[in-house]
Amino acid sequence: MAEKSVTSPAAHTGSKTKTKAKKRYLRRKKERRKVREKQRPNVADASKAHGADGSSESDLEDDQDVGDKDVSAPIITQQDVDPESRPPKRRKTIQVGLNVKANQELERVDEDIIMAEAEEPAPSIVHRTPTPPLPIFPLPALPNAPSKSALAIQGLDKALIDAELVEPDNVMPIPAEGTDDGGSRLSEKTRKRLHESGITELFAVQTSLLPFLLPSSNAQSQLYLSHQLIRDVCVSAPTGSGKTLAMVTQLRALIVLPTRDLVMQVRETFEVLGKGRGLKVGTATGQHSFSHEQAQLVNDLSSNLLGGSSRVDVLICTPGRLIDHLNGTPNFTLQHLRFLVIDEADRLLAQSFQDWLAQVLSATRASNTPKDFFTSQGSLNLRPDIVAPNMLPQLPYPHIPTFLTESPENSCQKMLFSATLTRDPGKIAALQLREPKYFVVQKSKDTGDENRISDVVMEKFSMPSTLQENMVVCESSQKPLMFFHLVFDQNVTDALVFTKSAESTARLVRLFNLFQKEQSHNSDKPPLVARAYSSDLPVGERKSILEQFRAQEIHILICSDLISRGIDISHVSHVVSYDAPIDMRKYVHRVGRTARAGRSGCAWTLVEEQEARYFKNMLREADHFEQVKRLRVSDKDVAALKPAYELSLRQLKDAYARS
Ligand SMILES: Nc1ncnc2c1ncn2[C@@H]1O[C@H](COP(=O)(O)OP(=O)(O)OP(=O)(O)O)[C@@H](O)[C@H]1O
Repeated sequence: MAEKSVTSPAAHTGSKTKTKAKKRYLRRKKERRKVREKQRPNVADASKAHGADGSSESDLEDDQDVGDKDVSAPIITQQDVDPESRPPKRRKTIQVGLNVKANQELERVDEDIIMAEAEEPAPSIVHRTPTPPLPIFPLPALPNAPSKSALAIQGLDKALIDAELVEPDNVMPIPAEGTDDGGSRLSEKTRKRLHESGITELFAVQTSLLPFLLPSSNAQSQLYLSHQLIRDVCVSAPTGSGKTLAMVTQLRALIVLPTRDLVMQVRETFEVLGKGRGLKVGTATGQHSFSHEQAQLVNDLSSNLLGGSSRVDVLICTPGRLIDHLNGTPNFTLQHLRFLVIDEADRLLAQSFQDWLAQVLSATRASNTPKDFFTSQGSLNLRPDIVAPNMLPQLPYPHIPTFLTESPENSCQKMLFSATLTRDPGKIAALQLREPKYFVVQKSKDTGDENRISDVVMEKFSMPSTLQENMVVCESSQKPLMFFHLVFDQNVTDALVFTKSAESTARLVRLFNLFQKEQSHNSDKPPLVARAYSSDLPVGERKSILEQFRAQEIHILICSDLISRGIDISHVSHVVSYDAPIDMRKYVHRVGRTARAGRSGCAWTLVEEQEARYFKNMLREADHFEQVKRLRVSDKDVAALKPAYELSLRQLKDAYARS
C-alpha cells in the first residue's frame, strides 16, 4: 500500500539506510554544534545579538524547526506565550500524502534548510512582536444630506448672513418734546409731529433703523460725508410694520416706488412729518404733463449748469418718469443725492424700465466725459460751488484750493425696503451696495438665528401676527356664489377683493351689483357699495375711487394687483383673493393690506378645485400651510343665495351678449 511506503523524514533520518554523505554531514554538524556551544558565552549575549526586541528574520525560520534547535539554551518564543498564534509547521504540512520519491526530494530540501540553519547563530531568546491589527476602515456610506436651511445659506452674501434680526415686538416709546430723545435720535420737532399724528411709540423696524440712519451728532449731519464710509441699508419687514416711517430723509433724497398710488401715499406721509421744516417735496409720476413736472423740478431750463438747479429737496417718483427727467430735463441732476430709497425693492429690481437702475446709479457718480464741462460754444459750463464734491476731481480745474479735492467718496446712501426683499444675488449686485447692513424683522423660532436667516432666504415670509388666514376650495362655477356667501353671510365688508385681471374685476362688480339687486328682495340691510379699481380706469377716477374707499363710502373694492403692494388703508378688515395668487410674494402683499400696524384682519382665498394642489404646495413650500385654515362651505350653507345667484348669472350673460 502506498501509505506503508510513506515514512516521516524524522524516521528516515534515524534509519540504518543513511547514506554515507548523510552520515558525514551529521557528523560535521555535531562537531559544529560543539564548537558553537563553546563559543556561546551566555543567554544575555545571545539576546543582544538579536536586537532589543529579540526578533529577526531568522527567528521565524527557527520557529519552523524547533526540533533541531539546541535544547541546552532556554528558548522562549511568542508561541510559547500564545500557542494559538503559532504558524502551522511546514514539515507536517508537507508530509501528508507524499510518496517516497517526493520524500527523497523533501529530504534534500530539509537538509538544505538544516545546513542553512547550521550556519546561522541560533538565538536563544525570541521575543515576537505581535503583528499590529489592520486598521478597520468604516464601510462606505452616503454622507448625511445637508439640511435645507444649511443649503439655503450656502454662498450667501455675508451681509445677509450677518443681518440684524429684529423681534417684531421690539417697540420703543417716543419721548415727548422737551425731554431726552430716549435713544431714538429723533429731533424734538419730529417727535412733536409724530405725537400729533397719534404715533407715540416706534415699531420694531423703526426702533432698529432710525438710530442707524440718524446722525448722533451734528458733525455727521453734513451734506457730504467725504471721507466716511456710508453703509447702504436693506430692510425686510412684514407688511404694515411701519417701513415708511423708517425712511427718514434728510437733505436730498430720491424715493422710487412702483406705482403712482404709492407715490401719492408716501408724499402724504412726508407732508405730515415734514411740515414746518422747509423741505420741498416734489413728485414725478406722469400724472401731469412732462413740462408741468419739469417746471416743478428745476429752476432753470434754459442754461446747462453742471451743478444742476433743483427746486426740490425730496423727489418721490416712479422709475419710468425718473428716467424721462434724467434724459430730458436740463439741470435735473442726481449728483447731490444723499439718500436713494427703493421701496418695494424686489418688484422694482425685477423691472427693467430702460435699465432705470443703471442710469440712476451712473447719474449719482462723477461723469467721465469732460466735454460736458463745456458749452457747445466752448466756454466753461459750470458753477464750481454747486458741483457735488465727488464730481470735482473730474473738473478741468486741477488746483481748486479745497479739501474737497482729496478724492471724496460718493456720499449717496442706498436703502432698500420690502416685505419680500429680493435675495437674488444678481439683482443685489446690480445695486453696487456699499457694506450693506441688513435689518430683518421676523418672529424668532426656537431653532436659532441661522434658521431665521435661512427662512428669509428661502422666502418663508413673516406675516403680521394679527392676521387670520382662510381658504375655501370650490368648483370654479361656484366661485362667485362663495364670494357672495362671504359678503352676505359672513359679513366680509370693508374689503379689498383681488382678481387676476382688469377684465375680471369689471365682470365681478357687474355680477355683484346684479346679485345684490335680486337679493335685496330678501333682505332689509342697506345695500353695499362695490366698485372696480384697475389700470383700465383713468388716473383721476382711480384717485377719486381710492378716496371714497378710504372714506368708507365704498365697502367693497374689487381690484387688480395694481394696489396689492404698499397701499395703506387702515380700516381694511378683509382681503379676499377671488382669484388665487400665483406666487407666495403676491399672496404676502395681498393679505398684507389688512392687519396693519397691529390691527386685526382676515384674509380669504377662493381656490378652484383644479388649483388646490398647486396653491397648497405653494403654502407648504413657504412653511405656511398650517397657518391657513381650510373652510368647507356646503350646498346647504349657500342654498338661500342660489336662486338670486342663478338669476344674476343669466342676466350678466344676456348683458354681455347684448354688448
Ligand atoms: N410707530 C407707529 N405707531 C403707530 N402707527 C404706525 C407707526 N409706524 C407706522 N404706523 C402706521 O402703520 C401703517 C403701516 O405703515 P407702513 O405703510 O409704513 O407699512 P409698511 O411696512 O411700509 O407696509 P408695506 O410693506 O405693506 O408697504 C401706516 O398707517 C402708518 O401710519
